[in-house]
Amino acid sequence: MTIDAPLPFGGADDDAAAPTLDDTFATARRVDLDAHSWVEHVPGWLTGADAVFDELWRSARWEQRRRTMYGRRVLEPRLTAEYRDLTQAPPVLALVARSLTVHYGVTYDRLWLNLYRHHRDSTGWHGDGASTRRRESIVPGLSLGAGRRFLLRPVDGGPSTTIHPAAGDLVVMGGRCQRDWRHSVPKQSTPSGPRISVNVAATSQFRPD
Ligand SMILES: O=C(O)CCC(=O)C(=O)O
Ligand SMILES: [Fe+2]
Repeated sequence: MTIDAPLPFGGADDDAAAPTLDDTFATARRVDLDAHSWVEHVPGWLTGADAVFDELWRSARWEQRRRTMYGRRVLEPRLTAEYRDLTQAPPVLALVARSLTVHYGVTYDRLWLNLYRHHRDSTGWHGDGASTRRRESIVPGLSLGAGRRFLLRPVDGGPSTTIHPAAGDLVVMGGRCQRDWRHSVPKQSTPSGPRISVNVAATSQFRPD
């Protein structure tokens, strides 16, 4: 799908510096959600995030997916692009996956992108049960573009934990987060520009243990 809108960050001819990743994860802050689950926020992990946003905005094959809700087919409130094979992805995404693989000890070999076109696009409460069937998993997501709220709450309800990932930040969910917790990126009332999330996945975590 071609997105018929001007590039939000200036376009390919920008003099923006080449993107770099912090392989040391020096800014990582881990929060234990409970005895078995954690979330880590790594602010400023990727520098040059706007150039990466522009590249993905232009080059990814964005799809409008549908899902069935209460017996009706509805459009998902975001666009998605998937790379099941990282050799087909823009090289910067392969670098992202490699750095995460080395740091977290999980072989990340595929990913999907979400494009939140504006503040009314969202992802509802869910666990990544389709991409992680293990009891414990490590699920990283990289934010590009506008800042949005990222929420986590226990599967049986209870107060939510809020993270504010900005462009270039990582949010990594670990332990039993995909089973015992739910996460979401809610719609917001204040207008915002577009955001892309790079959701990095591992075939090894797809298989149940
Ligand atoms: O946009 C995000 O940061 C999270 C997206 C997400 O949770 C998903 O696609 O499963
Ligand atoms: Fe998710």
